[in-house]
Amino acid sequence: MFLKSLDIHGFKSFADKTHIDFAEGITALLGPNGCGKSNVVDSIKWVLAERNSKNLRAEKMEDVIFNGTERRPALNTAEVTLTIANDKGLLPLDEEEIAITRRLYRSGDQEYFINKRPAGPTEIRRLFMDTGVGKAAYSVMEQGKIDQILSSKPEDRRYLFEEAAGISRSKAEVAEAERELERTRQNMTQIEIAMGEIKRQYDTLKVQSEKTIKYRKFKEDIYLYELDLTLLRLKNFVTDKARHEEELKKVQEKRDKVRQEIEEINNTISENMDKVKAMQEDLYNKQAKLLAIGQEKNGKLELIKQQNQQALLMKEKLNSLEGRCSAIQERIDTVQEEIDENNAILHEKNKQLNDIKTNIESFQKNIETSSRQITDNDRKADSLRTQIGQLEEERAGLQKELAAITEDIVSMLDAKLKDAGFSEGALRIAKEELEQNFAKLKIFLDGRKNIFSDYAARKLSAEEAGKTASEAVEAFEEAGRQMAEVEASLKKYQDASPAFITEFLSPEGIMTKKRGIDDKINQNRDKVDDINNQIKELHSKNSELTTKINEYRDTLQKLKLNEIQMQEQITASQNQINTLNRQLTGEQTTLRETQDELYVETKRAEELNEQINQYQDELAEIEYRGKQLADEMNKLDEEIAKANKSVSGKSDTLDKKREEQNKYQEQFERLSLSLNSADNDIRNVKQNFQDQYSRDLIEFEERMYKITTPATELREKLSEAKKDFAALGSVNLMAPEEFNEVKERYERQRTNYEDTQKSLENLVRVSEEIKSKSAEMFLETYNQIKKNFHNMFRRLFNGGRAELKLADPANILSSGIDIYAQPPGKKLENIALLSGGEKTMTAVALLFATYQVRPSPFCLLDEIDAALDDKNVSSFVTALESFASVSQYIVITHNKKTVMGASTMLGITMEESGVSKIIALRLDEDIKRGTIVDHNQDDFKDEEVPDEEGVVLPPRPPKRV
Ligand SMILES: Nc1ncnc2c1ncn2[C@@H]1O[C@H](COP(=O)(O)OP(=O)(O)OP(=O)(O)O)[C@@H](O)[C@H]1O
Repeated sequence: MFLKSLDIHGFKSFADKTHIDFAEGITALLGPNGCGKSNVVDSIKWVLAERNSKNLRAEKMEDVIFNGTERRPALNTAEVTLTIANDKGLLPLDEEEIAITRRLYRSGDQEYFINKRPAGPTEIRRLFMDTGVGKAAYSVMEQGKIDQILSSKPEDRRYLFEEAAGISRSKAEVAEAERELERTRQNMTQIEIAMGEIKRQYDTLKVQSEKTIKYRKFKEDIYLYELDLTLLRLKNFVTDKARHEEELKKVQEKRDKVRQEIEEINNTISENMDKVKAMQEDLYNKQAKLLAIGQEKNGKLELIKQQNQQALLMKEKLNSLEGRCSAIQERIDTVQEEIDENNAILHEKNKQLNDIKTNIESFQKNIETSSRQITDNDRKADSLRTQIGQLEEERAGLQKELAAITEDIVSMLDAKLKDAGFSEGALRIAKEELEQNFAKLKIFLDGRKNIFSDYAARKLSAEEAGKTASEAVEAFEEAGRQMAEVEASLKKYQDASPAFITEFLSPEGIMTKKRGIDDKINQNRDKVDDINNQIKELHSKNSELTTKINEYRDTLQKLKLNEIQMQEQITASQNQINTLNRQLTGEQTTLRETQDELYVETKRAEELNEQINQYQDELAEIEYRGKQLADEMNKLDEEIAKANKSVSGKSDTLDKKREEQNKYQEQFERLSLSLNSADNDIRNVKQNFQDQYSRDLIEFEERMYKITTPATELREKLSEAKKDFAALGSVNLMAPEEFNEVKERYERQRTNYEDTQKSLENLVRVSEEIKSKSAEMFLETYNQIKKNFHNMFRRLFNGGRAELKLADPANILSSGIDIYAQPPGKKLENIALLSGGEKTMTAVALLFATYQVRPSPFCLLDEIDAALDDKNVSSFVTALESFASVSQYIVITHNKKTVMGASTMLGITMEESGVSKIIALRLDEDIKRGTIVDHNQDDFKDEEVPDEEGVVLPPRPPKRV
């Protein structure tokens, strides 16, 4: 037993709470018309999540709620609970008993429960899929719907076989997979578009990035070469300084030693030399000052030299910046020109597009005008044809009249000829005789004329003249006689000719009338010919117009094509302009930046020049002071010389020592200057580097001692790098970073694309696997049902044969299923030609053939036996009984034999009008058995039915690795 019980409250005519217990085997649901039997079936369908109200015989879903009677008000809720035994685990739920509830409120809200747990309709439908109970399955066969199995389209019958094959769920899965596939395909298309866009950015930025990386590399190289060159210079200065310090120390020692010696000599020479000494000291002081001034001057000079070098570099830089500015400006001008050119082209194309549109309009108007002309011409031709019709009618009248007149003429002629005794032979003889007499007279007259002409030409004697005269008299007498003969034969001829011809030909005669009609007919024909010519002319005009229209259409099509192409060209031009504008903006930004840089550098150059001027002023002032001091020293020298002269006993040694001291002093000063200069150089090199790179050269002290490349080589490399750097032109400084970002995005999208592709392939594969499996399952089930159907048909009809055939065996998963049936003693017929009862029995055979393969756990059969005669009802009940042990049957019937086949009866009444009530009855087995018609079918033997031929199964996808 599958269905245990049903609780209905407020559903259709079940206003009161109603509980129905179902029994095993066959239950007959009985009751008078309209008592609510089918409502029980509806309630079961409804609780199993039927969503189409029409399938419940209701306009809208709320109509299933009890809507009241004369005595009872309507209810606001309908609720049905179906309790199912699941001890065999038919339903995929780990519960022995499953109660499914559906509740609907008038507001339209509804609820579902599975064992009191809220659930959704889809969950409920899925629960029953492939059990024979699911949507569109064969567990509910309703009143008058049984033979719809046969009358529905071959494709619509598949549901029976699919449900029996247990592939309804797979079908839903394939449909879902295909929807998912479509979604995935759309998703892939979107990713492809996005990837295309990113790839474009990727390519552009890749090129820019490579350029910028080169830019950075060159910049770094330049910096390192300049750093190394600076370090080499610094290293030289530092070495020089150390050397100078060493030498200075030695010279100082030597000088101090000599000075000591001089002092000693001086002390010994004279103390009077104090004055000289004082002067000498003064001179030394001055010399020291002069030395300091010299050093100061050298320092300044070196500074000026450095600054000048820097100014030179600065100038180079300014020149290069100016060069870059004008190069960018040139590019801007070129781009601007291109934009202007493109704008002009765009303008021109827009103009052309407008021209094309105008042409299209004018051609469309031409087509309309020509079409209108064709319609007018057709209308004219129609009216002319009507005229022809009228003329033809008229002519037919005339021809009738003519035929009547011709008839009259013939009969009249006949009568007159008879009256006149006309004989064609007599007329011919009379005519010949008349002609002969005329000829004879003519010959006679010609002969006499010749004779008398001869007489007239001769001179006749009187005798001859008398003879001639009497001959003449004879001749006239003879001529008179012959004339009389002619007259007689003329009369004869006239008598033989019919006199009524004249009457026929007279203006009021019948022939004149006939001619009149002939003329009218001819005129009528001429008119028709004329009109036909007019029609022909209209036709030829129309075909000319049609040719023209076709030409116009061709031109129009070409114009439309041109329009599209032009539109595309305009879009391309617009895009080109946009690209150029973007390029222009980029270049303008670079120009602005370069100009800013130029401005800053110019400012720095000006400051440098100011500084150089200031240093030069300071140098002039130092030189002035030096000169004054030198003058003072000359004076002192002179005074000392004077004093020395006055000092006696000045020894040569002292002079020599002094010379020696002077030599060392000079060396000392020179070295001091060099040392000073080296210091300055070191300071300047460091300061310049600090100014240029904002970094301290001290940081690179270690590097300084590791440089092995000679300066000349470094300079060459530096100039190469600068050249390469300048050749790069403008760069997008952020390109590498932007490129990395886009690259990352591109990679992400690619991974996304690959993942989507994998899931697409997976879906295709899943769908193919399901299809292949489903096809195999379907074919197996179909072949079984095919065999069962034939034998069940024979069983029910006591012979005959029935056949199932796949309409399209090459497409087994969509093929329709044709049904052929041949009741015994009849021809194999299309099922449409079967009688109502035969149809029902054939459908029942198919239904039971299906149950044999996959019995539905329960079946509701609502009056499917209505069209069957007694004998067929017996066969039906026998078949039903043979399935009663496998499935549970609830049969609504008015047929006693069917009722007697049931083991349980449920009565439905309407004690209170409009409200259904259940009464349970149980039949006595013996009474029941006694009424059943004999089941004498034991000797029945199944026949073999070959499997369907020519079936093509979808290939199985290769096994997954
Ligand atoms: N929402 C509703 N509220 C109250 N009564 C309803 C509602 N819907 C249908 N009915 C009633 O149910 C009855 C029809 O019931 P049903 O079709 O089940 O009868 P039946 O026993 O199958 O009859 P038959 O033997 O003629 O096929 C009708 O009287 C109809 O008025």
